[in-house]
Amino acid sequence: MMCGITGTPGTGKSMIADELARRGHTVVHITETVGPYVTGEDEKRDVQIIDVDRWVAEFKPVDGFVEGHFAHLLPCDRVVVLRCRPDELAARLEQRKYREAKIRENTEAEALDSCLIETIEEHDPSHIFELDTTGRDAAYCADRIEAFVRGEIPADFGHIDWSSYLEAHL
Ligand SMILES: Nc1ncnc2c1ncn2[C@@H]1O[C@H](COP(=O)(O)OP(=O)(O)O)[C@@H](O)[C@H]1O
Repeated sequence: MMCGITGTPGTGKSMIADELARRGHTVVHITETVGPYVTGEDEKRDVQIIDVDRWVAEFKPVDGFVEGHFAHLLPCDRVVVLRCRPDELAARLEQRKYREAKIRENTEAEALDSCLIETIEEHDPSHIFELDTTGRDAAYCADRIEAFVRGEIPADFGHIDWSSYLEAHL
């Protein structure tokens, strides 16, 4: 079973994946696999340009978790979409010393449900689990993800609404 863990930067993907690895699961961090697929740099947005289609085509499936903000593009058996309330997300990204424009881009993407929408376009609804990490620690999140993958809690998404954040900030 391959489970993707996706979400806007700062939603806690790598922290939660590290907790799952500590619990003995196989975990692949996408950032460690994209090296050969980098085709350039978008200097304006301060991001690498990656040949995602070729990366997807050549990715060897794993029995475990794949963590990264385009994990949902892989043929995963399950996908967990991590969420975080935009004001807390901004605080997390500020701590990480992200530039103002990048914080804004990411908080807006989170408020617009971008990762969830992309996930819904690619996957069966019964395979998608949305998890709000706001105010939650990695152990709680890992417990929920393990329970979902074991089939103990059902697929669940579409109940998170950050639109008031957009109304207040745009
Ligand atoms: N549930 C959480 N509660 C508080 N801070 C968190 C939480 N998850 C992540 N963080 C903090 O937010 C930052 C980004 O976390 P990280 O796991 O690297 O996110 P991602 O991999 O999704 O970009 C880190 O500084 C981390 O300590």
